[in-house]
Amino acid sequence: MITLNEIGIDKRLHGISAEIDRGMCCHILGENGAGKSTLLQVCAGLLEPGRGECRINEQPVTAMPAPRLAGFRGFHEQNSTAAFDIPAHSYIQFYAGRKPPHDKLIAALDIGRLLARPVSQLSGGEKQRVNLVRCIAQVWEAVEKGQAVLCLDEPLQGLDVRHQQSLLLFLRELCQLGNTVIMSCHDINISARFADTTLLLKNGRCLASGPVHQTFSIDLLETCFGIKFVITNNQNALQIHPQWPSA
Ligand SMILES: Nc1ncnc2c1ncn2[C@@H]1O[C@H](COP(=O)(O)OP(=O)(O)OP(=O)(O)O)[C@@H](O)[C@H]1O
Repeated sequence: MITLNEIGIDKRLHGISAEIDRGMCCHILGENGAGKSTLLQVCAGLLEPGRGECRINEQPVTAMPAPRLAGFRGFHEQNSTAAFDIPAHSYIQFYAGRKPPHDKLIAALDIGRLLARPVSQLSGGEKQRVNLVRCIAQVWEAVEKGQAVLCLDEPLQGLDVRHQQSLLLFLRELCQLGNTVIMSCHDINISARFADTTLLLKNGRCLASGPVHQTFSIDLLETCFGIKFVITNNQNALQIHPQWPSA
């Protein structure tokens, strides 16, 4: 379980508290600058909060020795760029150790035909998929035991709809094994379908947290994003329609 207890960082986060159970997929939503990336860095143990504490399985994440953390916590950074111009397979192995990434991981992110190509020559979505493999491969042993925590900052960014689907279904599979996923997301309808639990952030504060049926109300979404929404419920699947101002 991940426990966030009154997390505060200067002007960026204010008193964020939440609990994310093992095996959950938690989506963090909010407008640009709301604090999603900052909170993910705190969860990953990469940023020490000025106030409060993040614990993973009761242990303060910033007190964990780096090698231990690196063995079970994966962090996917938004817009990460490769520091070296090497083939994708070498790039992944540089971070993930000697073993090549598992076939299942290669298939889920569909990077088989990218492995021999220099990372500098990959398209934006291809780079994103290689970086996701790099992140998950690093903690693969923990993933197979259902003990990994994956902190993913906008993992869907740049992915076409087919690759979005395969990633989301793969992450669901990983959660069913017991792994925990915390990810930021800008697509409310994807979160409505794939999030077990959500955190709505506004100006660094937690507006609401919990399962979608609690947090995706018109009032909360309108406060969170500052526009109007209509929500329909089709056979228990929420569909959220942002409303456009009339011309
Ligand atoms: N290193 C930093 N030092 C100080 N302020 C920062 C730093 N990084 C980000 N910020 C500020 O903190 C706030 C939260 O940024 P953050 O990147 O967490 O937002 P976000 O919700 O992930 O936004 P987006 O949807 O645009 O990715 C923003 O106002 C940002 O300008």
